[in-house]
Amino acid sequence: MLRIALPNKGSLAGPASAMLHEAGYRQRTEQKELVLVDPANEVEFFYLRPRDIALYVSAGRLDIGITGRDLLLDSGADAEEILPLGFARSTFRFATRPGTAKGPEDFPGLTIATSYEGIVAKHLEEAGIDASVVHLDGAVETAIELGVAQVIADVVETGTSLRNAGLEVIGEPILTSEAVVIRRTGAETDDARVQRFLRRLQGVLVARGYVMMDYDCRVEHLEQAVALTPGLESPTVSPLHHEGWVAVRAMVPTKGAQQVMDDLYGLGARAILTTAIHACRL
Ligand SMILES: Nc1ncnc2c1ncn2[C@@H]1O[C@H](COP(=O)(O)OP(=O)(O)OP(=O)(O)O)[C@@H](O)[C@H]1O
Ligand SMILES: O=P(O)(O)OC[C@H]1O[C@H](OP(=O)(O)OP(=O)(O)O)[C@H](O)[C@@H]1O
Ligand SMILES: [Mg+2]
Repeated sequence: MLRIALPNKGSLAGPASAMLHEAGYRQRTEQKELVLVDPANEVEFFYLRPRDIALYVSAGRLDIGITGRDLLLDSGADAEEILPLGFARSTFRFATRPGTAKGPEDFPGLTIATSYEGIVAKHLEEAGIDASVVHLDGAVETAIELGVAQVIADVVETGTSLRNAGLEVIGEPILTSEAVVIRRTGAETDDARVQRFLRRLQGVLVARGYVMMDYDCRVEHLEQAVALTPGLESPTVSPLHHEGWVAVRAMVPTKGAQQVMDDLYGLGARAILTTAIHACRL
């Protein structure tokens, strides 16, 4: 059985479970379930704290796991990212009250509150900046108002939490994060069970990121139309009974698909349809 670590709580848990469900795996129906076996797919899922996942995987206790890139880096565990999953996207940034500091060069003598001490300490060391770091479990934005720190380093998605606390980001983003599949550094790359799992998730990513587009166009417009819809390899072109016309079928990125339809229409293409892709193996 392939043993897989999944986040049991927080921003990663729901989307990770939804993605696995979409990929055809059994998922828990009850938040309190900590282990779930999917015998049909020969997989065992362990629902763990997102912060602990890299540790279990690096120790070889579990084959692979889903966690955040920021949590993986913060842990310092001997594990590596093998597939980015496109959800729980965030940046990791410094923030302060306006006027406290322009950037990390102003940090010496200040205290930085964070839940990601590993990332912050490494970043400061690499930049040669001497500042104190205080660890907090969460709700880091409030640390400044309560006088525990003058700077915070935290996950920023929409920026709402910072705005609500009267803080603004300073300096460049320390890193950008998203959910990722990880394995022990240097683990065997040709494990067929892992490859199958990754192919399934890649299938979900493609199904989420692309639509299938069909349209009819005049033969003389085909090259221009195909330039708009090149597909992943090459579009399928079939003759129509109506002479001088062909039917074209190609995968198109979901983002921008409406614009492509407008452009095809402008070229004279007609009967332009998009349909959802539910699953895929490329
Ligand atoms: N608002 C957010 N938007 C996107 N990703 C986020 C957000 N908050 C946290 N994350 C991501 O979730 C992961 C952290 O998971 P974790 O469960 O520890 O924190 P959380 O989602 O903040 O939940 P908790 O309520 O337990 O603090 C990190 O990879 C982080 O980048
Ligand atoms: O930029 P935003 O869209 O506001 O999102 C970022 C916030 O979301 C997370 O907090 P969470 O709600 O998980 O609380 P926590 O600080 O206790 O982890 C993160 O720690 C930030 O505080
Ligand atoms: Mg949080």
